[in-house]
Amino acid sequence: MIIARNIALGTRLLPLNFRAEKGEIVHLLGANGSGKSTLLELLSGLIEGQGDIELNGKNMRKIDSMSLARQRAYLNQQQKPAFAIGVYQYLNLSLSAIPQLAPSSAERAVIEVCEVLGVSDKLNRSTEQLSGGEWQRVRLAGVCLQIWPDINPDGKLLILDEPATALDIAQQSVMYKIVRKIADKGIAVVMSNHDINRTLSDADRVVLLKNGHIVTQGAPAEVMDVSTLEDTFGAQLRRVDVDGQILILNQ
Ligand SMILES: Nc1ncnc2c1ncn2[C@@H]1O[C@H](COP(=O)(O)OP(=O)(O)OP(=O)(O)O)[C@@H](O)[C@H]1O
Repeated sequence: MIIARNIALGTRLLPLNFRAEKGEIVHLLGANGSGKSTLLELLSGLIEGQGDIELNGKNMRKIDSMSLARQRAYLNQQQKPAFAIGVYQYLNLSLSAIPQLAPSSAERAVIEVCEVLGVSDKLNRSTEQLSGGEWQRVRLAGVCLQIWPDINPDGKLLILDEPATALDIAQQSVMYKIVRKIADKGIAVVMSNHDINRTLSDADRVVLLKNGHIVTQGAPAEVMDVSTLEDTFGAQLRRVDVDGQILILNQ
């Protein structure tokens, strides 16, 4: 689905290889400044570094911006709304790259995604009248809709930079649910995360980053041992078993 070979960006990200498959959820985990956002931005095609990225078999440099917008959606770190616009109109902007989209199909998808994310009652609000967590959920709805397979057959990849930001504990669960739902529809999801335990329970694969390079990667249960995590984060951690569920806690 997406294959990156020898991608790098100055000292922010040292040369590395990365891939994510159809329907796979990949979490990027690492300390502040380890290169997660840089890797995600490179994968989005919005910045260019060294190396090559193939999206669905095609060199990303050769994909025009409209086609890129149909194939991948990218949620960057929390931003305040740049301008006031109705939530419904904002979500419709997310659909603007999809050709020949029947209004009834668009409306069905907007309703479905907004219901899952619990923002259906915000559709008539202005983006300026939302709390931080509500705005984050509207932004999430926007990127999901952009590549929602029911209305966009070209959708391939969802890139999320710290999507849990500003979400309360219940809304974080909702976010992880929609990520799994969209992956089950065949979309590759690559997301940065700071919740080690959610990565243990929710990621198909984890990539641990430190100082711009990959420490290790693989199935979370296999590669996220305490000593590797302690080295990655420079923190003292311990592993506990709560009713059969493994949790990593800070000392
Ligand atoms: N625009 C920029 N110009 C130059 N250096 C940058 C820029 N943005 C980030 N950096 C540096 O690149 C490195 C990687 O930053 P990046 O934002 O990718 O880390 P991160 O893992 O996403 O961190 P966080 O968890 O804090 O979001 C850091 O050393 C950071 O200081």
